[in-house]
Amino acid sequence: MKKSSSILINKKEISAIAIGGFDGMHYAHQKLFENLGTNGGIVSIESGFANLTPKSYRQEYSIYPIYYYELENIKHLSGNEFINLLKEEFPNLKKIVVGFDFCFGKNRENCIPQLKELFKGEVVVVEEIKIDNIAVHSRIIREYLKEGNIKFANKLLGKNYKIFGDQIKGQGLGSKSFVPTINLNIEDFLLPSEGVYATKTIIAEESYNSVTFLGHRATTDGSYAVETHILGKTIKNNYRTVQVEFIDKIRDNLKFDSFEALKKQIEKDIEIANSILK
Ligand SMILES: Cc1cc2nc3c(=O)[nH]c(=O)nc-3n(C[C@H](O)[C@H](O)[C@H](O)COP(=O)(O)O)c2cc1C
Ligand SMILES: Nc1ncnc2c1ncn2[C@@H]1O[C@H](COP(=O)(O)OP(=O)(O)OP(=O)(O)O)[C@@H](O)[C@H]1O
Repeated sequence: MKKSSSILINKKEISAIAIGGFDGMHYAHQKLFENLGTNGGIVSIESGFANLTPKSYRQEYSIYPIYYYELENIKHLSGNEFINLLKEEFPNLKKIVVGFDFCFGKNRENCIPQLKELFKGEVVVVEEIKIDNIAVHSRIIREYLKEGNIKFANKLLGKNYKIFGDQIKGQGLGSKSFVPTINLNIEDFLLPSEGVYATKTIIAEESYNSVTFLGHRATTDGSYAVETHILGKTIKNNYRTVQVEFIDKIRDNLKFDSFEALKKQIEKDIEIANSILK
């Protein structure tokens, strides 16, 4: 199900790199990349906590090739050793692009002044980028997603938040008692707060308007589920990868006293999703 993770470009051709974690590939990250020019590359340092754009999905969000380094393997290096490693890896390196808060080397002891001192080429430092007075950072975006504020999370991302999952078998109740849904197994991605969302569901490169429930199915079996209902269409999907793009939250997860009451609410959710997505 995973996308290919790198564009094959010889590191010798790279003359400019942006360095960071780059979980999210958000608006501020994209602003960094704008400084890379024609032979740019992205050095992504993996700490193992990425859950907005896990490593194998990241390349989709940039035209520049991404080169991955495990933090575990480089965190013992001194500042000088880290810069030497970059020079070895990218022998034609002329420019490094980082954000205002970039630090590197053992215990993050080196920051912008040391970078400028140790690297003899051009150093571009991007000032802190904010939107509506909120600093754009992966950790901030995670908080907005966790509270279900999709609209603002998307604004900070500069795109719609998107997760990937494989279709799994559901309870078999949907088509009979409610509406048909595609049940998904989501790994690696942060899931927004429990509730119902207006979404776009992408199957085999085709995007469909949809309404997605995520949470504990308090009304039926109580288990956690991610389920998407395609609006106004019947889709034959045979356990393939499905992508869900979040557009807005409709409501929180609720426990209903009867299946009929839940069904009525789902009909309302569909109406609201249709009006959001029209
Ligand atoms: C738009 C939508 C809203 C839903 N809202 C709730 C809800 O508020 N509470 C709940 O317990 N289940 C909710 N569900 C989940 C249903 O309980 C679930 O679709 C049903 O159990 C069928 O599951 P199945 O596809 O595994 O057969 C919702 C489902 C959809 C599609
Ligand atoms: N808002 C921002 N403005 C300018 N530069 C930024 C901003 N956010 C990140 N950067 C820069 O982008 C690169 C990648 O940083 P990083 O992966 O730490 O992003 P982040 O969104 O700040 O993540 P986290 O929230 O986990 O700290 C670094 O060089 C960092 O300094």
